[in-house]
Amino acid sequence: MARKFFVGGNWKCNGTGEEVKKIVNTLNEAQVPSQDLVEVVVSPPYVFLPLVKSILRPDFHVAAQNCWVKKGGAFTGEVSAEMLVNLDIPWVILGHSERRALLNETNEFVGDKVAYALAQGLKVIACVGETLEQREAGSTMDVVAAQTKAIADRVSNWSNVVVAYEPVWAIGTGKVASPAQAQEVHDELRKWLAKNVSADVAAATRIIYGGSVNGGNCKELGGQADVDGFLVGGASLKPEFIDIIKAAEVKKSA
Ligand SMILES: O=C[C@H](O)COP(=O)(O)O
Repeated sequence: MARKFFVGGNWKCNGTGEEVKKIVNTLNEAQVPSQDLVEVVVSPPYVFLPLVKSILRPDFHVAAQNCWVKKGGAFTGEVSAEMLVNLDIPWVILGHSERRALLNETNEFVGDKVAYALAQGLKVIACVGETLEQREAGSTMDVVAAQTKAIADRVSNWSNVVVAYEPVWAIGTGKVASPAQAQEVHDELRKWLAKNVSADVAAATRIIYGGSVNGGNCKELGGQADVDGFLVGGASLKPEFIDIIKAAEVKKSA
């Protein structure tokens, strides 16, 4: 079964109401490959989720950038998975490196969140990736495997999981992983899934790349055998996000 190309736009903590409407208008007017070829998901900050959902074209979907690890209650400042389900938000990004680093989210905490969100019926973009220090120490695969294992230990059904490989050194730095570097880790990750989860899960799970993806580098990255799409930060706020969505076309000729 072919894996459908997936392009996510993570808007992070950016935008005013007016800017958000402008981005959505640009997306709504764009000519992009059909839903059969590419799945597009944009992830605005929480406060704009209902607005974006109400005005976004129906063939694109929305994701939250995080959710709480269990049922809601006395957790000031948090948003629960149940609330996202209640608002009909289908996707959530979990384990982004900015949250791991700045908010001390551990592998186990991220694994718990992924399991809880899936159990509530959300689809999850689960992020993994090494720091520059870890890459230089030669421990990229150990780090990424440990992050993935914490998810695999808690999740049995992978059909609603997309794994985003996002090397921390490439995020927001303009230093993109080379297509060969991305392919190497994606290939290793898929082998890890085959060995530790199942061959079927390894074959079917989309592994997308994130880290300084832009309109200029997306085709070559997307052309790699195990790169099934992207999680885009900075460029998802710009019209070039459309070009990144169109990179799905490279899989047609592959
Ligand atoms: O979630 C997206 C990643 O953090 C990539 O961000 P970036 O495209 O700005 O490097």
